[in-house]
Amino acid sequence: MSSLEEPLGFDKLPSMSTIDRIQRFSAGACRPTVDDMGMGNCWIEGRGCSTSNSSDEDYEEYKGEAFPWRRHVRDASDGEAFNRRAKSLSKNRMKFGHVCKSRNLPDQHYSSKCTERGTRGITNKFLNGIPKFVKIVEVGPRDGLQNEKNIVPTSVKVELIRRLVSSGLPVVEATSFVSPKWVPQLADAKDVMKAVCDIEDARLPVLTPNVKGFEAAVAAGAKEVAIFASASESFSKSNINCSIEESLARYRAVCLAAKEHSVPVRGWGLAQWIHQWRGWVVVHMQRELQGMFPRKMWCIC
Ligand SMILES: CC(C)(COP(=O)([O-])OP(=O)([O-])OC[C@H]1O[C@@H](n2cnc3c(N)ncnc32)[C@H](O)[C@@H]1OP(=O)([O-])[O-])[C@@H](O)C(=O)NCCC(=O)NCCSC(=O)C[C@@](C)(O)CC(=O)[O-]
Repeated sequence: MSSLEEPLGFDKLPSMSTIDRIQRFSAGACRPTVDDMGMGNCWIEGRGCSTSNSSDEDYEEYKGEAFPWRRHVRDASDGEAFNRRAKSLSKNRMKFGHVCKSRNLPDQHYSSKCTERGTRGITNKFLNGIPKFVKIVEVGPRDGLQNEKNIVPTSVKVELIRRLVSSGLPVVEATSFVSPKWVPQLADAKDVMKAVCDIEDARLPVLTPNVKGFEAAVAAGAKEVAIFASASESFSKSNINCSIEESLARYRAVCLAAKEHSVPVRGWGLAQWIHQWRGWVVVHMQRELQGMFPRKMWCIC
């Protein structure tokens, strides 16, 4: 999400017809087809999903849903689609082999280990580590706009969310139900949510730091929420005005309320990378968050 130092107006956004013309931004183009399930997107997924401890669980969660691109993912494990994927993978193996052979020139010595068997082994090892599913959450309308110097008009936020969804993004974090005194840029959360809650083909989670925020979000039509706990006492205090333990107690209450309303919860673990040295805090927080919703995803950042 690029920074919007100037107030955002419709004239500054590309028109829908421009977006339509650029096919690679269209929903169909962005969503993976079965053919794309070969090495193409493996390069992205192959980095592993260690920051999200439950990509497979999340995949299970999504399998039952009706978004077209998810159906592609699910179908890829079935009959013909599986064969196509296998073919695509073997094509890529061949490409690997070709690269290795071309390097194996008499006067070049760095490819002695690059036998076909070795290449297959490396390829298999690489492919085995690939998660079945990676969830991408677009957070621009919330994370991007909460930092804007100027307050973006509600109608522009709504249009931004609609266009992000129509570009093919399946999950767009729409806004935050936080204190308007703390984040005045998102004081219109209720209006934004009311205007976008009818959008189909996408999930629109919102941040809820406490039960008050959760209740306001659900009343405005939110069908999914996110909580955000910090591994750093100072960051927790400056972000949500409470200690780590207090934040976990609040989130337990949010999760209980969410369970009652059958509302899915996603958890953010904040400042964990920079606080890895305080390993016990991170482990404690991760356990606590996991205990709140063991089959839901939570992310580390
Ligand atoms: C958490 C609070 C609310 C505690 O704020 P507080 O002041 O400690 O709360 P309080 O319970 O003492 O209440 C104070 C006032 O806030 C109101 N209030 C209380 N709760 C709510 C609510 N949910 N919605 C609306 N109003 C609320 C409450 O009604 C009261 O109003 P008053 O009586 O004074 O008129 C506050 O600290 C807050 O809103 N913080 C903002 C947190 C935030 O949005 N941070 C940014 C998101 S995290 C992030 O960006 C990182 C992330 C996720 O993007 C990952 C990354 O990129 O790294």
